[in-house]
Amino acid sequence: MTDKVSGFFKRLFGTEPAPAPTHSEPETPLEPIPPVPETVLPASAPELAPAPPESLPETEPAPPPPEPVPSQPEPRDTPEPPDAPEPPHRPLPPGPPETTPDYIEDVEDDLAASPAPVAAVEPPRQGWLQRLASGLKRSSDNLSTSITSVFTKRRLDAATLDDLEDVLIQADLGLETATAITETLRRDRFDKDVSGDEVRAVLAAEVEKTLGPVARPLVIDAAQKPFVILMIGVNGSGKTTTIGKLAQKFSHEGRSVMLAAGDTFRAAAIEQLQVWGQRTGAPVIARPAGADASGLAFDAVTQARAEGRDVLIIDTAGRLQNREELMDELEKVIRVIKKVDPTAPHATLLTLDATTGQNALKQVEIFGQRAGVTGLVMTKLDGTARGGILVAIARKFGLPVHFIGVGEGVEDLEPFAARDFARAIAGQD
Ligand SMILES: Nc1nc2c(ncn2[C@@H]2O[C@H](COP(=O)(O)OP(=O)(O)OP(=O)(O)O)[C@@H](O)[C@H]2O)c(=O)[nH]1
Repeated sequence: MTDKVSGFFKRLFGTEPAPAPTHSEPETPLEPIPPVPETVLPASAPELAPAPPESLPETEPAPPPPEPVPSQPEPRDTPEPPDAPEPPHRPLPPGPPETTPDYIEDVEDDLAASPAPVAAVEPPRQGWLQRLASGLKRSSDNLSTSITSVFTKRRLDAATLDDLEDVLIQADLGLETATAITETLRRDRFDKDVSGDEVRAVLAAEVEKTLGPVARPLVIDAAQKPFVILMIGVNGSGKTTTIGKLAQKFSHEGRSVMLAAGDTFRAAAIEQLQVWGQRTGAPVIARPAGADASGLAFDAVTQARAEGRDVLIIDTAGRLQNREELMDELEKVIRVIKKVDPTAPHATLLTLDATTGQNALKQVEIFGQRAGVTGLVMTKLDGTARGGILVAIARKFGLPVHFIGVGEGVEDLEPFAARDFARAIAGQD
């Protein structure tokens, strides 16, 4: 597999992978409010040229921000919208003429002259498997090296099994999975010769068994128009990027998608979503930074419904799960969405940054309690040796894992497949 994936490995790891999120970075002061359109950016009128394949939005230079930032601006204490939509918003500063016919024509000319946007490229299935293997290489190498170092003697004895259990726990797989693997080996191979490959096969089988039940696709109920997806998670966990990738997928499936820039705390997050909207042809509902997130969500659902959109994906500001007031604000967003459609949000997806390791367990617990998480997306499996945490999460919570991300590119997110993941993390070809 090494030869097969080396090109992708280089592509994925050509730059330093994101360090583990151990820091808290203060929210940088907001830049002056950019001219954010209050309503919809026409799909045909991108403000910016399409980004090159696999590049990040220029506006988000990817400082690995993995660890949540506790010191973001406090949520504004705006009253919950009544049964009518949010009161009129303050007038926007004059925006760029992105909706004027001249501008559209200019952009269309530019687009015609430029290479096809990244969205047009559909990677072959094999490409994804290679990326998955490359992405999980740090996790699998870590496990493989540790397993090899434990199996210095060929015969399986109690001490070796204990050491193996420690290795598996340190790889974030969780106590139960570690115990299940060592028990299988004790039962089948005790006092017999055992190779590293055999151990890896047992590891892959156990991981697949654990992940199989949670590998469930995100089903878009066509009866819901729009099918509302709320993206939540701690700062920098990959919400906005995942929204862009999902918008791409849904658009390719022929669905009409609308995005809502509900991370109103950060001007850069709004711009980032707008860039994704332009890339994927999805209109973006946005307001200037500092606007009330729940009011924006209300308007977005109302507008998506009026336009008969198939899918509405709402971004939210990143928030630490232990910040009460921010979790209160998230609950408010959900309450307000329900005023327009009591059945919404139809999916509440928690993005988990794999590099956070054990802290991800706490995030699932608290976000689950406060926001009713319906499914998980694990991002940044390429930037960590701690991919095993997904196994521990699956075993503890049993929540559906819909997608995993192994890179920043639009094609680096795929539906979660237990067998592929298990084989990749166990280092099996
Ligand atoms: N390597 C890697 N990077 C990723 C992946 N998913 C997202 N990122 C990067 O992680 C960084 C943060 O992603 P965002 O989408 O901005 O995260 P967010 O949750 O919206 O962040 P906040 O708005 O601060 O809450 C960006 O630089 C992304 O490109 C992934 O699967 N792999």
